[in-house]
Amino acid sequence: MASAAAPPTSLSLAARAASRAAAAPLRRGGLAAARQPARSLAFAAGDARLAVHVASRCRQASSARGTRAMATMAKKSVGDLTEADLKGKRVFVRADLNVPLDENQNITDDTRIRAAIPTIQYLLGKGAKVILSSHLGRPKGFTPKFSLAPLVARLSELLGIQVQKADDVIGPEVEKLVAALPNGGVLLLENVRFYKEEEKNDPEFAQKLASVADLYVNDAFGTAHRAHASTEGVTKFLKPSVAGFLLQKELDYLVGAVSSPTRPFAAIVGGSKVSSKIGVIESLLEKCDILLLGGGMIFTFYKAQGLSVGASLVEEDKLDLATSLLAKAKEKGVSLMLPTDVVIADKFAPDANSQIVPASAIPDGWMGLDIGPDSIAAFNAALETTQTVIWNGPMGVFEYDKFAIGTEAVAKKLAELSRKGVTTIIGGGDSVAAVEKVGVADVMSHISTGGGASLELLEGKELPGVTALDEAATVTV
Ligand SMILES: Nc1ncnc2c1ncn2[C@@H]1O[C@H](COP(=O)(O)OP(=O)(O)O)[C@@H](O)[C@H]1O
Ligand SMILES: O=C(OP(=O)(O)O)[C@H](O)COP(=O)(O)O
Repeated sequence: MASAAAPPTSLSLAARAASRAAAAPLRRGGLAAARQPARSLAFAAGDARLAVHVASRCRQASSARGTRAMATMAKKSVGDLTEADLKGKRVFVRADLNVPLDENQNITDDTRIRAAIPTIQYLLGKGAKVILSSHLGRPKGFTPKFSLAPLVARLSELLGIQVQKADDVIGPEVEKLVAALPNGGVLLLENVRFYKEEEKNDPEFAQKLASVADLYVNDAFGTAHRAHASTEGVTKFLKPSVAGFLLQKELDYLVGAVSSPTRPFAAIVGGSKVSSKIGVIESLLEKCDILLLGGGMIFTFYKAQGLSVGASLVEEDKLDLATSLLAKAKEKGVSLMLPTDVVIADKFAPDANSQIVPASAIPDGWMGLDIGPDSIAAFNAALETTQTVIWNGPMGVFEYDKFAIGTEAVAKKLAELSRKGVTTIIGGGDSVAAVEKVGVADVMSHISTGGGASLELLEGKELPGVTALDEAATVTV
């Protein structure tokens, strides 16, 4: 296993010039989306893990109002709001109900709907009127294909009440429906992105959205990295503006557990390209003890070390960056491990011929599509020593069964560690799909509902949808 702290033997191998055509990277929305495994994350209306989290949040709110167990949770929470604050109040709830639909408008993965339920249920239980808002896809204007109508039945089923649906987002029809909404009722607004003003964060539009409500709850973690009218602009017009339970849980794990981890803390970063993970790797190098790298990005590291990578995916313009990341890991005393063996293929296809070779012996014309068995064993041994693990990005082209072994091995190892009490965090995107594929999603400590948002958080960026919310300690309702 290569380690920045203890350089690998492969480093001493003679450099061989290799400038081969890179394997075409698979993009999310490409093969991954086409094969989209049904996501069924650990959240459910009656999900024990989230229920416990919500209950503990409510206890914290009532017993230590304004003081957070986790320093990162400096935002006021929906759990801080009591029945006196909520009864009869109109609450604008921004959720991320951006779920995949098939060609017949059937929901193929209801994870995000289920994840939004605890906050809505809490508000309904306190006698509030919930005005529920979300986007779906990236529509250009009013487009029936992107209507939120297909979500009404599932929402109603999970909440155990008939959810009302508006055909608009703002305007007289919405005002009328809100006026008729009983305490404990839910009105689902139409896709907020039907108005271009949403993504422009237009203040007038935000004010119109806010005009039908008394207070605001943001539970849309997957959209919290967007400064849009319904995630950021609306907070200027509604007080209090507080975080929902899902948003809190995401922050607790992706910021709290990562910033103050129980050590040893390992980060596993994979995925297609180093360029899309630079920020994450740099940020995690500041915090972790062990960094395991896999996926397409490893070939850029190999090449930077003078190894021949055949036809593997390489970013020629990131060779210096790879070298500097290795140096930074060494400087920080982080044990950076690169796979020592890889599964190579003669073409980028599910039925390609394959073989296992040392990372230093990739023949011309062959491309690395997965990590090998020695690497899996070494990664497992390193992970065995940890108390906190965060994972972002697959170890190989896991969409093809033949090259899914490394990714599945990581998923299985993290499941085993979770059962032993290790905190395991899956940071969104394709790693979530991999965990789902292996069927171990429900044992992980946390699986993020936001791909882009979780990446930005792990990079250390602020999310506008979170920043805009009221501070916990300073605001009184
Ligand atoms: N060795 C490899 N060569 C080419 N593509 C790879 C390789 N390993 C993984 N990938 C691809 O990387 C993609 C995921 O990359 P990325 O989008 O960066 O991860 P994530 O979605 O987890 O953030 C997957 O589609 C996977 O097939
Ligand atoms: O699906 C989403 O993001 P993700 O694909 O990064 O997890 C969110 O709903 C945000 O959608 P957007 O990227 O169109 O703003």
